[in-house]
Amino acid sequence: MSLLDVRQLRKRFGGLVVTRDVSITLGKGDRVALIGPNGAGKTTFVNLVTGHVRPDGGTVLLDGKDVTRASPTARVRAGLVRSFQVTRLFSEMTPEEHIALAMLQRLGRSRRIFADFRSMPDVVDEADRILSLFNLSGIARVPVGAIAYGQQRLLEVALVMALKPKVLLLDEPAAGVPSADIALIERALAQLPADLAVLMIDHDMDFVFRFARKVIVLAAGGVIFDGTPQAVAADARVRQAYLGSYADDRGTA
Ligand SMILES: Nc1ncnc2c1ncn2[C@@H]1O[C@H](COP(=O)(O)OP(=O)(O)OP(=O)(O)O)[C@@H](O)[C@H]1O
Repeated sequence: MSLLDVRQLRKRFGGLVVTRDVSITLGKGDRVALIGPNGAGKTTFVNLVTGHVRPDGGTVLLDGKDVTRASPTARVRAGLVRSFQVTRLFSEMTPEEHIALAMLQRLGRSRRIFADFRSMPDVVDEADRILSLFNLSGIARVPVGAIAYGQQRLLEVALVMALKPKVLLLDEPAAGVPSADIALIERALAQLPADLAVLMIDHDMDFVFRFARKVIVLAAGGVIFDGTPQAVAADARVRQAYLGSYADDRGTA
């Protein structure tokens, strides 16, 4: 059974159809990229799946359970977690505090005991483990406002991992990251748990093609391609909608 099974999702904003009967499935260990030109409806699709926007039609099944009407928080508790395109960190808090707070929320412990998290060995151990997985141990206690942007983006992914997702939706994890730091993000993504299902949106095609084993292309709200990274650059419809110059530049014409 699929971990995430999205069927015939539909959304319009006024007269504009932004999501056109989109169906996708994600299974354990999948690494899928969702790409498409600006305005294709990628972020809206993610918002529909996570419950931040209400669909006009269609269903979202998580681990076989219908969550189409569930709140975003209920979906997170059920294992459907996303990262955001724009950084949502608190500049005065440290990476360690961010991770601990996310864990306490997951564990349903009161936020009032947050100040004492260092006396909770389970929280400290897991925070250490997650921070070291993302190579952030050295700056665990430095306020976020004082760390590099690439490290902030890494922390965003680390943070969603503290929520123990089954399905992870990554919205442009490399956006705004200097090219020298992209490798850091890639290394962290390569270390995500093998059975986690991951759907990633990104604009950097080389980055996407190295990560994904399957690519879905959206254009004008509908799926126009669903297949391997090797096949996508050769697909005529995709080239027309989106990749043209990229594919030509790479000599795959
Ligand atoms: N809340 C909204 N109200 C009205 N129109 C919206 C709303 N959200 C998105 N849109 C429109 O829906 C279309 C799809 O937007 P969306 O952000 O989902 O595309 P995208 O593929 O993620 O684009 P980008 O790559 O630029 O982030 C756009 O034309 C956008 O202007």
